This record gives sequence, structure tokens and C-alpha cells, in this order.
Amino acid sequence: MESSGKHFRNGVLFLYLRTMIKLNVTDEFSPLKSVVLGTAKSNGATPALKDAYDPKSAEHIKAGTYPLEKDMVSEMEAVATVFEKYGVTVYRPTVIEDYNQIFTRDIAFVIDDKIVISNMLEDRAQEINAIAHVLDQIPQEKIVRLSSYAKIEGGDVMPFGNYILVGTCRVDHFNNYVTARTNADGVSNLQEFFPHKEVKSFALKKSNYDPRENALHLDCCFQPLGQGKCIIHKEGFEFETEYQWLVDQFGEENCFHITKEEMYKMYSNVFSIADGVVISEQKFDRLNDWLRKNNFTVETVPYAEIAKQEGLLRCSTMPLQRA
Ligand SMILES: NC(=O)NCCC[C@H](N)C(=O)O
Repeated sequence: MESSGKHFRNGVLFLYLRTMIKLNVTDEFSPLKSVVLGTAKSNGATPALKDAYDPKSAEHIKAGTYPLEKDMVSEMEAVATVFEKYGVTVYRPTVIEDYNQIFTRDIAFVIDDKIVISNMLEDRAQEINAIAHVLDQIPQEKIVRLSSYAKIEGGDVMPFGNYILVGTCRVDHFNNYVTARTNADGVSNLQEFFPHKEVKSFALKKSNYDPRENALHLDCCFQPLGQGKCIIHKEGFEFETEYQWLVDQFGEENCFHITKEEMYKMYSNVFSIADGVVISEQKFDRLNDWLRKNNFTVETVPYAEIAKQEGLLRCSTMPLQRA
């Protein structure tokens, strides 16, 4: 896909052709063609406890075990190597000095052939500036900007055929939680931009203090995989009926149920690069065994240091095109 342009300089006409990025995402597992992978470079020093915006990071700040930049950089390079093996085009954010840019999933998200710019938590609002070079290669009419009231982060959003699944938080709770990132206006505004789809929301359990009681985003307690399977944590959902709706879409036998401890370790946050191919954490033994038994190819990477910030592989990737 190309766009053309022209400009005059010193009386000379310059004509140029620019390669544009093709957008297409309708599910979580069609073959990945291009993606933005976050970066841990210049992630900054260990934050002060008061500046943590999720309870798992806070836990590691208190314990003196907050992850080091060099370890997280090498974990992310392992993911880049898997993408290279599968011929995926990878874009990286430009580096903002001393700023956390690992979790690129949340800053914008592609649905069909549109990219929606998130309205994020204020602490993370600069991250979007680092993908300006990506947005420059997308036609303006494909970029959706929501109303400023509509709070939303990409980890809460999943295109799922004719549905868009969205994690949210009970209306009466939203303002009490730094861990609540998508509000009712976010859900309804998204519906206005995608009238041909049904936006279905799921209230998630939130805690500012206990990472085992906190489903930070929908992808922290649920994820569709290829081959009709999914990963799900029942207690991550505020309402059993909403959890059950998801189970019914897949059938009980196709759901891999994870415990509180496994949610804490971010088991649901693996990342599919094709219908039967998943990138997973190397120590997720119970999940990786189940995936292999169900004929998935599992590409394992070390990601335990990044997991300390309450995000994993889905969180650190933003698919642009799936075939
Ligand atoms: N999609 C995700 O779940 N993203 C993880 C974001 C983690 C980051 N520490 C945050 O609280 O925003």
C-alpha cells in the first residue's frame, strides 16, 4: 500500500512515494504480519512507591526486587528473535528518556482496518508520542480518536469476530482504582465508532494493593487462543454471568482455567502469532504442557522480569496486521 505526495523546494518539484502500513486485526490469532513491540530501553530507575500504578510493581519496589533495565531489554530481544524467525515486520517505539515503554499494547489498538488511540492513565500518556513514526504511515481516516471522557487501554480490548470484547470496571468503582483503565464512556464510545460490531463489556475485579485480586486488564484474566481454545481466570470477573458467557463461546472443554497464582504470574498474557503458534513464558509449565498436548507450537522466552510489572507478552505487543 502506498501514498504519494509532492512538494516544491528551491523551485524544484519533488515527488515521493511512501509505503503505508496495512492494518487488519479481527481476532487474537490469525497469522501475524506486523506488530509494534515495546521497548525496555531507558526504562528509568526503580520508581518511588508512590509512583507505582499497579500493585505488582509496588510489591517489587517494596521488596527491592524491581526488574533491571538490562534484564528486561534482553527478554524483549528474545521476543524480537521469535518474530524474526516467523518473518513478522516489527516496529519499535522511539525511546523517551527514563520512561516506561514496555507495554505498547495499551497505547492504541487495531480493530479491522482502523487504529484507535487510547485515552490512558495520565502516568502513561506520553507513550503515544513514541509511535508517531508508525502513525505517520497510516492514512488519517484510519485513525480513530475517542472523546476525552472515554477512558480505554488496549489490554482491555479484543476483536472477536463480530464482537469486540472489552474489560471494564463497575461504574461505582471506577474512580477509586488506579488499576481501572476502561470506563463506561470508553465502552459506549467504542460502540459508536464500530456500529457494525457488538461491543460486549466485562466488569473486572480490581485491587490497588493486591495483585492476586486485581485483573488489571481483560488480557490479565482471559485470552482467546487459536484452535477454539482460551485461557481464563474465573475470579478475575466481577460477575459470574459474564465469565460464563465467555466459557460458553468456547465450550468448557476448550478453556484452560488458571488459578489466582497463575493469574499473578500472567499466564493469560501469552501471545499468538498464528492459529497454532503461541509465544509463552519458559516457566509456564502447566500451560505450556497443555498447549503442546493440544497441538500448539510453543515458542518459549524468558519474561519473568517483565512480569514483575504486571504485564507480559500480549501487553508488550500491538498487532497491526494479521492475515
Ligand atoms: N495489557 C496490560 O495488562 N498491560 C500491562 C500494563 C502494566 C503497567 N504496569 C500498568 O499498570 O499500566
